Amino acid sequence: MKPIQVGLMGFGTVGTGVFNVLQRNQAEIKRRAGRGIEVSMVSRRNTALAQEVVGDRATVVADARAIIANPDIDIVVELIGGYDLAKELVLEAIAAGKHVVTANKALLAVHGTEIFAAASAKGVMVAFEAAVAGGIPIIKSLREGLTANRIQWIAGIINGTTNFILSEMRDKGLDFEVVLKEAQRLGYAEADPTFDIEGVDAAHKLTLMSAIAFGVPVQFDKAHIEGITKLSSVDIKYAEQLGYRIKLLGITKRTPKGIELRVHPCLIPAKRLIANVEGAMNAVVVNGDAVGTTLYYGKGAGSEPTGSAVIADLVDITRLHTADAAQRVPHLAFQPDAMSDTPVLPMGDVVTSYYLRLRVADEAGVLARVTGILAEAGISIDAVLQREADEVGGEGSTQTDLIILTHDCAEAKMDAAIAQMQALPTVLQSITRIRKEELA
Ligand SMILES: NC(=O)C1=CN([C@@H]2O[C@H](COP(=O)(O)OP(=O)(O)OC[C@H]3O[C@@H](n4cnc5c(N)ncnc54)[C@H](O)[C@@H]3O)[C@@H](O)[C@H]2O)C=CC1
Ligand SMILES: N[C@@H](CC=O)C(=O)O
Ligand code: NA
Repeated sequence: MKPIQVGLMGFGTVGTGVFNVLQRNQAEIKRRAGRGIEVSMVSRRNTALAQEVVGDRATVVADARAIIANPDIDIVVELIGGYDLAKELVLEAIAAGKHVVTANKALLAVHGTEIFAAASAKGVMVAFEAAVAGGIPIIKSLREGLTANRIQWIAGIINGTTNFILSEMRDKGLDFEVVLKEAQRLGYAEADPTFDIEGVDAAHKLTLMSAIAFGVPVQFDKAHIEGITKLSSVDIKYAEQLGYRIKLLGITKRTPKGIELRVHPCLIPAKRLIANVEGAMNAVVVNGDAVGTTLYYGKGAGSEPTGSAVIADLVDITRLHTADAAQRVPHLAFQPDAMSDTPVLPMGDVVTSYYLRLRVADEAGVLARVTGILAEAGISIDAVLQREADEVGGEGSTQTDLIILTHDCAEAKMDAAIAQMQALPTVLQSITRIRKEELA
């Protein structure tokens, strides 16, 4: 049988990974797919650079639409990124009856509802394993491997760039900006790296996992998002002393009132496996009612790891494209007419525990006033640590740090208590609040 024909729109980090792995492993992949998979067209604005990689093995074009217009192309792979052009191209490819593979989580987290509906109406597949946690087969696991379960919660390190930054800062004492540049050089960071460091990229991925886990529409606009730019090395150090690691986590959880959808730095007990995920590695913990807790670990970014996920989708489509569309795995795991309207919880209703750090005047009564406010708010304290003033501000310092770990309380209650503590004249700087998860 003639190999299935693939066109790559975008030929940068991921595109070249897809091309190279397909070339290297083509015989093995064919044995699995039952048919050869051939990249016959690639598009890149700088055609000369693409030509250097593909030689005479594929046609190089500058205009991605030439791929969609080619009747011989069966599967179009969108690896350009961004919202606007990518959306136009994906919708045009679907309208032309092509199956689509994309690594673009930003696109699907924001426009997924429209794109999946268009694909279903046309009877084509839109596959996106590479969009979440790169090479880790997490979409496949959630959508198929765990299909028996009522998923309870998911918590993941799903941005390699920020995990790399946090690891390098902690282990080598390197500066934030220096490590970010290195992450860019290694091809981990997004075209706009603020998406990485402000938690937006993680929220895109979390939105997709949440939809698949709970059978709800993609609702990126409802996600609570905080990145790592406000984290200080002093909090990383105190967390370690208390037996915790700080990680940027994406958390989505089923609660009786709604679904939590939140990305923020988090204290995790150092003994948990996920707390020891370092560098650009990703890890996702999924808790299902039947299976219990499962962990998925691997490279969430980079050329060939992400290429590996794109090729997995190409193989799936190669096997399934002749199947009756109704028999295929639904895009978001649940049948489109069986989606749930469970709301996303406002952050104020999320219940969790906290690490608080208050830079205070080193004088009598400060601790009592602070703990008094928490007690009045009904927030119970798990542990308090007070640093020696000398240790915090050098010899003769008149300032010190109070570190408080709390038990669970609603975020709105904590917001109000923080506002009251912040107003105390003895609280000298903006209070640091980092949420804490046991992930047991
Ligand atoms: N780099 C990584 O590790 C990962 C990237 N992704 C996603 O994969 C997608 C691609 O990312 P990268 O390969 O890293 O980006 P990249 O910037 O390395 O490559 C993008 C490519 O698209 C090309 N391009 C831009 N506009 C074009 C146009 N109008 N026509 C044709 N080509 C055009 C560029 O010339 C470039 O070759 C993005 O959506 C990204 O979020 C997903 C997982 C991991
Ligand atoms: N910028 C992303 C790339 C993969 O999705 C990351 O750092 O994880
Ligand atoms: Na993946």
